[in-house]
Amino acid sequence: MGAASSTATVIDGKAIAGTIRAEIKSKVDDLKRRTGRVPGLAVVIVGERKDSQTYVRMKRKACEEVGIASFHCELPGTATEEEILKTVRRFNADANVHGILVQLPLPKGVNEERVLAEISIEKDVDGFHPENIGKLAMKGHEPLFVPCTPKGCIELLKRSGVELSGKNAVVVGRSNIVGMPAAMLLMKENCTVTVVHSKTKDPKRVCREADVIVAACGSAEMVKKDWVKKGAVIIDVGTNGVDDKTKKAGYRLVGDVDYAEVRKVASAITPVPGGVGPMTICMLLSNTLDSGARALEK
Ligand SMILES: Nc1nc(=O)c2c([nH]1)NC[C@@H]1CN(c3ccc(C(=O)N[C@@H](CCC(=O)O)C(=O)O)cc3)C=[N+]21
Repeated sequence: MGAASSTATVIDGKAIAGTIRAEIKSKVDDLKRRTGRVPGLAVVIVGERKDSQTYVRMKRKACEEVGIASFHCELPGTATEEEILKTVRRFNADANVHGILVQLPLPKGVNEERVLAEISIEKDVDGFHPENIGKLAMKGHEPLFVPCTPKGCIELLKRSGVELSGKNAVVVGRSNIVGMPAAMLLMKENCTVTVVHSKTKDPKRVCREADVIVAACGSAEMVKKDWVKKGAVIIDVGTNGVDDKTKKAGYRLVGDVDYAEVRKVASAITPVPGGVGPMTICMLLSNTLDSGARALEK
């Protein structure tokens, strides 16, 4: 048995998401009492990807739990870009819909950027519209919506009492959906931010300088114990399925961090599952509530 003091605090994303969900539910109830209406989220899913269907089911269930109305449009994998755009325009014009989420990835051949740019910026609860992304990157500007996964990472850090101002933060990964916006948000929290990516010369050396690491590279258990400074805080965004015959599903989820080893040196760490994942859905509800309140309280 190792000394108890050398094991990281586990940041319980599932529990924190539960607390935030209860806060959202009471705000939805309140909005309903005052306006007679509730926020609405439209989810567009194209094709039959199993993982996408699972995520969409979880999002619908979460909406139901907090009293947000959910609308659903399921298009076949053969749908054309024009059909997807039409669906987006229909939801843009629907006064009962305050948030629109187009589940990614879209089938090959569909121009994802064009579809995302079609979403009304007032309903862009994913925060993927180029205008919202642009504002996220500009000092002195605030986007209408911040992307859910990076927003969930910051919320986890804040609710765990992690001081961010002046800290060295390293983001591993530079995707549009997570890495890049996470870096922007950490900068807004006055962190000194470094982004590590596939062409970084010595990722281990860079990560070892970090007070906070956000791992979002999409590579199972890439961040090892010797990449982590003693006492660092670790946010693991990865959800990688790895074969495991002992599991009923035939696989288990692991993060982008070697959890079992890294927890021995970190001061705090998020698990996978039960860390960032539940927060992503929670932030989607939060963005939808904000959007609904903005529209209904006019
Ligand atoms: N337009 C769009 N917006 C998204 O936000 C979006 C997307 N497309 N495409 C796919 C990714 C992935 N994503 C996750 C959401 C919840 C969990 C989550 O709750 N995971 C659970 C485990 C779930 C399980 O057991 O499979 C957990 O980590 O505890 C994970 C991943 C949202 N995404």
